[in-house]
Amino acid sequence: MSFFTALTTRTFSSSARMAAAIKNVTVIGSGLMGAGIAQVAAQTGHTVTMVDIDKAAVDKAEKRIAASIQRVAKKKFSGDEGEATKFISEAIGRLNTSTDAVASVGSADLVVEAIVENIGVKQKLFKELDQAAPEHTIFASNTSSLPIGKIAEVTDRKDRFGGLHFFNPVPVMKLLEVVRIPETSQDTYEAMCVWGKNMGKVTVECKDTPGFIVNRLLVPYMFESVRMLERGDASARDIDVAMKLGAGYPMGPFELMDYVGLDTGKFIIDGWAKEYPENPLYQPSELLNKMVAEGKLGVKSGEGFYTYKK
Ligand SMILES: CC(=O)CC(=O)SCCNC(=O)CCNC(=O)[C@H](O)C(C)(C)COP(=O)(O)OP(=O)(O)OC[C@H]1O[C@@H](n2cnc3c(N)ncnc32)[C@H](O)[C@@H]1OP(=O)(O)O
Ligand SMILES: NC(=O)C1=CN([C@@H]2O[C@H](COP(=O)(O)OP(=O)(O)OC[C@H]3O[C@@H](n4cnc5c(N)ncnc54)[C@H](O)[C@@H]3O)[C@@H](O)[C@H]2O)C=CC1
Repeated sequence: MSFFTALTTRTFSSSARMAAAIKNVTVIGSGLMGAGIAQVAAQTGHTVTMVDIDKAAVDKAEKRIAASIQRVAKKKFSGDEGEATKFISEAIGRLNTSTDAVASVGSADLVVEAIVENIGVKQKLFKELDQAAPEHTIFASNTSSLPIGKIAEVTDRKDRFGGLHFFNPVPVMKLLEVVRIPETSQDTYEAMCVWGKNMGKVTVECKDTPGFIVNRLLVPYMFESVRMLERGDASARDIDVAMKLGAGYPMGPFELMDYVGLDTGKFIIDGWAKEYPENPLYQPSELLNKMVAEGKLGVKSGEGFYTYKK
């Protein structure tokens, strides 16, 4: 065995061992993202506890998962109804729910947080979880825009902390950004990568920089579209048609903002505007602020730039 083979074999077996140890996953937040992450984890053989402070959000997530998993099973086992039904019932059987985060991490190997994009709320949660979770548990945040290092600083397990940034809709989007902070240990980083692959995702390594890779490019693009609309240069529909047919995007920027959630878009840009006031790409939009204040959050509220059936 060459030195290189020995090294990669050793590295792989060490990370594989750690990832194999990731059997129990607790997902905190059962909104758009948390529900998707919990679903895919259950589909790929993990025992999952999906938690939300809001019982109504848990109930809504269960309905969304039931509908989504049907679509996944139909595609995966086309023509074999028996296998599709077995796949669905086994996955649903691995999925538990709770409204108590602290009580849900006692046997977790991995905690993935997908709650509201607010640093104070995320820090408060992780501080409590740090006391309750076993020593070996890896903590990860699905934040779109907040520094992982700042979330992790309230815990005593920065070596077992990283970012696991999924994309919406989680059951469909293949990418997983794996974010490491300087303190993230090599074992933790590798375990997160192997777990991501076990979830069926393609992983990319990201530094803890604003928006990591995708959102650093996507968020300024979305806000530049809103500025174009605010200036009256073109309508939302025409900008969407242009970007789909002229640039090959599956959704135009306004469809995408409605899909992501205008509140999430606002949380991201407000945070960056505060942190980097000199950057013209990170300026909030009056139009978006007004829409969020009116409760127009996109698909999830039934209205955003477009209207949707509830
Ligand atoms: C803000 C952040 O931090 C980061 C982010 O997430 S940014 C947002 C990233 N996401 C994107 O950019 C999404 C862009 N949009 C798309 O890729 C596509 O429009 C889409 C996948 C959402 C929908 O695709 P579409 O072709 O318009 O619709 P549709 O035909 O309904 O779906 C395509 C396939 O995905 C499946 N699908 C779509 N949504 C699904 C869901 N929620 N669950 C399971 N399967 C789903 C469908 O079953 C369908 O499968 P087949 O092709 O086998 O029939
Ligand atoms: N919407 C998107 O397209 C993407 C969002 N993200 C990130 O994922 C996270 C979640 O976003 P969404 O799912 O879109 O939000 P969402 O608004 O759909 O869901 C958030 C959920 O968190 C719950 N929650 C809030 N505080 C909580 C707490 N202390 N404990 C337990 N649950 C709590 C809420 O009740 C809500 O159900 C955010 O950090 C966001 O930036 C990441 C990738 C894509």
